[in-house]
Amino acid sequence: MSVTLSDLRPRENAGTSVSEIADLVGATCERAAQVSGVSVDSNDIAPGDLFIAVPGAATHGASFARLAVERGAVAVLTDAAGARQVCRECPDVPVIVVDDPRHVEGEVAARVYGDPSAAMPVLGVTGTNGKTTTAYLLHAIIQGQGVPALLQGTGVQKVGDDSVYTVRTTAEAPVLHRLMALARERGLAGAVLEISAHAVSLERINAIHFDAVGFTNLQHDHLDYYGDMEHYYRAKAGLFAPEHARVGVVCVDDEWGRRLAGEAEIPVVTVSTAGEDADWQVADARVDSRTGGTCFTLRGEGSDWGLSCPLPGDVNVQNSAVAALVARQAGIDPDQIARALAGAPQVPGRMEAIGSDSPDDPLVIVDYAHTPEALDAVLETARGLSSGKLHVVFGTDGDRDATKRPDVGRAAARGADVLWVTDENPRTEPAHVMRSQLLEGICDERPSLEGVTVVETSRRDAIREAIMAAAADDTVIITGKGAEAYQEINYCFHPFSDQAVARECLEGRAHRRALTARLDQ
Ligand SMILES: CC(=O)N[C@H]1[C@@H](OP(=O)(O)OP(=O)(O)OC[C@H]2O[C@@H](n3ccc(=O)[nH]c3=O)[C@H](O)[C@@H]2O)O[C@H](CO)[C@@H](O)[C@@H]1O[C@H](C)C(=O)N[C@@H](C)C(=O)N[C@H](CCC(=O)O)C(=O)O
Ligand SMILES: Nc1ncnc2c1ncn2[C@@H]1O[C@H](COP(=O)(O)OP(=O)(O)OP(=O)(O)O)[C@@H](O)[C@H]1O
Repeated sequence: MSVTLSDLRPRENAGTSVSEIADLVGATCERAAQVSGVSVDSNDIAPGDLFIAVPGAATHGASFARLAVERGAVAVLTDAAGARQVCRECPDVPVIVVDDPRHVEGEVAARVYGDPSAAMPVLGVTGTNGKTTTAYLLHAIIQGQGVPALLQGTGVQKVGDDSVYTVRTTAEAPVLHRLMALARERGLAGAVLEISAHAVSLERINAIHFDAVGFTNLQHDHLDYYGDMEHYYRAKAGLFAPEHARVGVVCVDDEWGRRLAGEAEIPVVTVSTAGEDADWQVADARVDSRTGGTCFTLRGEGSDWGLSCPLPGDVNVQNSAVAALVARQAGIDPDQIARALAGAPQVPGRMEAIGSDSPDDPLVIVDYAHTPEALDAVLETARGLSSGKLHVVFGTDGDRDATKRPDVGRAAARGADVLWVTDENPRTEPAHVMRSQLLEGICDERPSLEGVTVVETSRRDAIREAIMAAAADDTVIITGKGAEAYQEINYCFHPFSDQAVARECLEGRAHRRALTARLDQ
């Protein structure tokens, strides 16, 4: 039976009373009720929950209070405007009124679920790129003694054997506290959370006690939301504060990491993979000929720590180094860390090779690079993987930072020989406009547009054309969607998987070979 996010809640939760919650947030409430869960989404309410009605960018959550009550919500927490609507539509329901409901979400959820993050090791990671990969590595490490752990990140909420697909990188605070309560009930080893800048700005991580948090890098993204790099930086830096975390690890390879190391409000250790002044230096990084992954030494505290990780490329040296040090800062045994990193699993949709047994097929890789810097790095790694041409199939997301698009085009034109320009998640934007913004950057690097094909029909067609056209010694890298299970067009989520389409296309090549062989007989 498939599990949904709403199913992932503790079975037994004594919860707390409405009056206790009102006290906690400095409000009063005349009516009585016992609350056993919390949600900000009417679609996610279970009987006994408190519904927190938040004034959002699109709508006020209070518009959904009646639906929430029909699903079993026993009380509502909202602001004054929301309360007027709730009292009109649900006159019998206890209502707690505060100035800023989003601000108290975390604190209330922590109280209702019995402060689960205090009861287990909790590790977090932030940065523009590398969060998901580093979170998977930390998850492997924290599970190193054989006990499963909670992993929450882009595309996944994994609680032991249960796992559900999610769209957001970091869920709302009530979901995070609830998942940790479930993890505690199931006796899991701890939790690893991926933390987006939005999660800090929108207070999704409030009242979570992180034992250690890591920072990978800050690169061009999300400027639609933050306006400039300074505000984006400050959002990320907000995680390195005593109300969130005990200690931190900061990679100082870029200027933002170096600044964070000086400005963090918690004790941090620094690491560099690029020879910057740091507490820990990555030395002797090289390809592990046994696995195709990487080996390196972390040099610090007067000793050398030999590590390896099956994931290829320089970016994964950065991710592995941050993961190893976050775990070490949290008190995990260095030998356990080294063992777990060496056996870390493939991260879905991140430099994931799509297997083919035939020497006549190109190497096909699915990756999630969707920023200029990530594309630069990933194409450089892919370049070394085969002797032929490097093809890249890529697009850019709609309704997200448009300023990065020409740079994405430039990075693709710089790093690859053959470019197949297509769509990612157009959302509500016209796809042809986004393709022309990519082309603007491509033209800067390659005015002749040699080797550039714009595929207007569909992403599936672009992947098929690239894989069918590639020679056996070529590499085809499909970037931008990674392990996403859908393509979002005009508010509709169409099932779509780059990995599945790539497999189908490799089968298509096998059929073509079989047919040609038969015709040649
Ligand atoms: C800017 C932002 O993050 N907005 C998020 C925020 O929206 P909002 O507060 O404006 O909410 P709204 O849509 O106006 O709705 C108001 C309230 O009504 C509730 N509601 C709404 C509909 C309904 O049927 N029932 C219901 O109860 C909503 O849960 C919400 O509490 O709260 C919503 C509910 O949780 C989120 O879906 C929404 O994410 C939007 C869709 C989004 O695109 N977020 C992106 C930018 C984001 O968060 N990205 C980061 C970074 C990703 C990365 O690193 O690449 C992430 O962590 O995913
Ligand atoms: N440390 C890194 N530095 C730069 N690029 C990276 C790094 N790690 C991974 N990448 C590239 O970025 C892509 C996304 O990686 P990952 O999913 O780990 O990052 P993320 O921070 O979770 O991204 P998002 O916030 O968009 O979910 C990868 O597919 C790879 O191409």
